[in-house]
Amino acid sequence: MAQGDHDLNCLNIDDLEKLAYTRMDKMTRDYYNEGADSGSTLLENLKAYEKYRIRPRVLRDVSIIVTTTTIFGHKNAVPIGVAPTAMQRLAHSDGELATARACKKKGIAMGLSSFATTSLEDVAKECDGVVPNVLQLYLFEERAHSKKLIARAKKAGFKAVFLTVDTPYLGRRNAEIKNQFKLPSHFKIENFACEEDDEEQGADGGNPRTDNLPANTSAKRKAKKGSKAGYTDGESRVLPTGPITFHTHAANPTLSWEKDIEWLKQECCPEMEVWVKGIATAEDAILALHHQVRGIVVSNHGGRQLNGALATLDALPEVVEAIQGKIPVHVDGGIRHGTDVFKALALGADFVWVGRPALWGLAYKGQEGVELMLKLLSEEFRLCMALAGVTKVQDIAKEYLVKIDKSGFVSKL
Ligand SMILES: Cc1cc2nc3c(=O)[nH]c(=O)nc-3n(C[C@H](O)[C@H](O)[C@H](O)COP(=O)(O)O)c2cc1C
Ligand SMILES: CCCCC(=O)C(=O)O
Repeated sequence: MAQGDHDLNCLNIDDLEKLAYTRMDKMTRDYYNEGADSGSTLLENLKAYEKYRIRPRVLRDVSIIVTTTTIFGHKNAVPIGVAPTAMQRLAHSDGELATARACKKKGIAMGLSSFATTSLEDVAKECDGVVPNVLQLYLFEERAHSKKLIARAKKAGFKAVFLTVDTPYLGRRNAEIKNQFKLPSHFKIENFACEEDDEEQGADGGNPRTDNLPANTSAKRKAKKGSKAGYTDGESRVLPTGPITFHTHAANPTLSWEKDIEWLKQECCPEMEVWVKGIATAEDAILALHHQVRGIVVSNHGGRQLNGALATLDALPEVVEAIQGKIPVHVDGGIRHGTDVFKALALGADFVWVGRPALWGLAYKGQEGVELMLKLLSEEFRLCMALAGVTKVQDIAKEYLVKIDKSGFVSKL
């Protein structure tokens, strides 16, 4: 029920989360919403934002607020993008296409998961070069699949590859295991569907997440004669074969800066920038600079990988300090309010990405729901800038924040 420009049922992301809850089946809801283990990092990603307060400046003529920023040579309506999340057709039958349409309409960059239920070509066609597309890459141990995917992304006009680096193994997500999470057979991991002519398409999700632990990962992978990896780690590793599923192929414990980043840059450049997604320390930020990636995303995978890891907002300052403005620093995890975007930017991020809120928008109303999510966050961000006395995104800086500790003590940054 809309009143004026508002959907009165959904006035913020908390409303959206609740509305989405009832529209998803339990298996999907748990897969989307849960974090690894106890979920404490998932929670801390959210709570980290409460540790900061805004210092508003007044009498500054805020009649004109410019929220735009530039990303991959495109103007983005706000410094917010839709993070890559897998299997969006679980939320709505239009899945990633609905997300792409919403992003295009709202002028927002879109990240596409390697494990999307829509092909990268279809998503690129939908965005039509109006907004930049980013391919999130799980670089498989068997590089042939990844090589083909990269070539296709180049051809389709993707601007960047975000290599996910926080998944040497999959985090332990207990609800997913309990529910025996599986992608229903009428959906496909479309980016790899054409690669599987000789093999049964692996929908999933295919098996429960019991093969997910370092100790038995190799053992559970189907061995194929002659397909031994050309490197050893003390055990006889075999490449994952058979249907491409995220349980079998996404995690790659062999990835390393030296071996893989250089290879990836050669495959992608110059058409696509190579970024790393999943950096959480100054040390790795410095290595990212050393290996000349074009940007980094401070991320802990929405609390789905290493539980007990630092909240991304808490990791951000050390990364920003290490990078010294040499390459862009983006952040994701726990962003649910326009004020969160402002705080992340004030702590030095150039841009933020939101994951689950887009899935909730999809579950609520498909494309319209994602548009609503982007509208809510954008309006909140604009209002926050105005009330804080800032008229341009580039002017958001740490002088607009203070940190408040548990006893209420306020300290300047
Ligand atoms: C259901 C779901 C699926 C995800 N799939 C991927 C993925 O395929 N690749 C990836 O790099 N990150 C993936 N992520 C992580 C997001 O890109 C992002 O880092 C995270 O969602 C940000 O946290 P937020 O959900 O609190 O905004 C996924 C997250 C969720 C919730
Ligand atoms: C790593 C598996 C692919 C999907 C994903 O990244 C997630 O569920 O978090």
